[in-house]
Amino acid sequence: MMIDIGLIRHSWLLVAPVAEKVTMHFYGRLFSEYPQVREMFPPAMDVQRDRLLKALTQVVLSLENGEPLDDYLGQLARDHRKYGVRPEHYPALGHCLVAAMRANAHGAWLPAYDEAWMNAYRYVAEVMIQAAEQDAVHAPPSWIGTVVSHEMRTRDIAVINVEPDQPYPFRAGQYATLQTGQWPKVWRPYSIANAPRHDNRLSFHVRAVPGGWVSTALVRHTQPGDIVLIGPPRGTFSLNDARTPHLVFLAGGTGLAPLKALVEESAWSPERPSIDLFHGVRHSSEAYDMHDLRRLRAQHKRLRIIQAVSDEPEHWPRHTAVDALEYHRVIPDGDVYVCGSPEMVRHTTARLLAMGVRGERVHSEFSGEAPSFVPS
Ligand SMILES: NC(=O)C1=CN([C@@H]2O[C@H](COP(=O)(O)OP(=O)(O)OC[C@H]3O[C@@H](n4cnc5c(N)ncnc54)[C@H](O)[C@@H]3O)[C@@H](O)[C@H]2O)C=CC1
Repeated sequence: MMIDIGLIRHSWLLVAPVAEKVTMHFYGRLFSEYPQVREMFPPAMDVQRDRLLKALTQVVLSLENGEPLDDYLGQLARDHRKYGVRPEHYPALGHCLVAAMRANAHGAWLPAYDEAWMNAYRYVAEVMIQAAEQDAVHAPPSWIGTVVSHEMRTRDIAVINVEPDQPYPFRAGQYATLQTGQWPKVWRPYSIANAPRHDNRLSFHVRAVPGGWVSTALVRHTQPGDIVLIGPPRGTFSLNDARTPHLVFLAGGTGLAPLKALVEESAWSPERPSIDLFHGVRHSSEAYDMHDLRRLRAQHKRLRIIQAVSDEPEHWPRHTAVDALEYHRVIPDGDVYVCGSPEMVRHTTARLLAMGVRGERVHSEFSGEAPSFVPS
């Protein structure tokens, strides 16, 4: 397969500034020319549009940077099985995508770009179709999950345990998309808050946000016995294979979820590294998982858990997770894993780098492909 990366890059620069328009145009064209695919998508398309944009950006960046594109496409393909995407849909998508870019390039689109994109797209489609077919041999498009427990830990945060109907193989640190009965076809990503377990159960930490469809349904209108659909595991946030003997985890709010899974995995690993987990919350009442974390601590003597409270005037010292790291004079001399809001991750990473931690030692879920975890 010949992909002219130079032409892809040039043409992408033309449309990247108007990428949102491109996606609007893409879906408009897709639904008018191929109305039969409309029913695969949710009624409100805003999150979906954002997702296409991220996927597309990731593909272009991977082509440019020579990153492992096939792994990413494989995950994307497995995830798209839950929407009912079939091989015959791919040509329609490719045709509409190129047409949408051409229409938004203000007359600067060259015929050669069409060919470069169709070549690249054919490759993408081939890899995705093959990955979906292979996956279909041993995995369902989505899993039926029964809610086995639902605990309100604060006014807005629930910890929900779900049992999938079939084995659900995943790696600690990955996320799953969930769909509730209240909002058909609306999928939202949630990090799995545990390492793989013998009982196959998955734990999710969900904060209900005002106006958030799925988060509100999960937190306020879900109870044991309810069914949720679970998409396949995704994401590459996992422990570095070359483990260091000391690991630091810095969590902000419900960003604790994937870090807890990684802490569990490393605490049970034969190397038994020493672990410092800092959980930053705005108010002490939001330290929603302290009880479970203490239980984990009781089993692993080399695990230290420190809670940091940032926004409570009467709390002393008032600080974020990374402030607490400095305050307790913990030297981040191994791998450091950070998870929270994008601002928290940016700020924390900058502070770690300023402390002299090498960039390759700081791990977070930020890459072009990471979905938005902002609750919705
Ligand atoms: N896999 C992932 O990437 C996941 C990401 N998240 C994200 O984590 C966030 C959790 O939100 P909430 O529970 O509402 O927590 P939150 O926004 O209330 O913040 C919790 C902690 O982060 C600190 N913080 C907030 N902004 C900061 C900044 N700019 N610099 C430094 N520290 C900052 C706060 O001081 C507090 O200690 C959400 O944005 C969610 O999308 C949650 C789960 C998984």
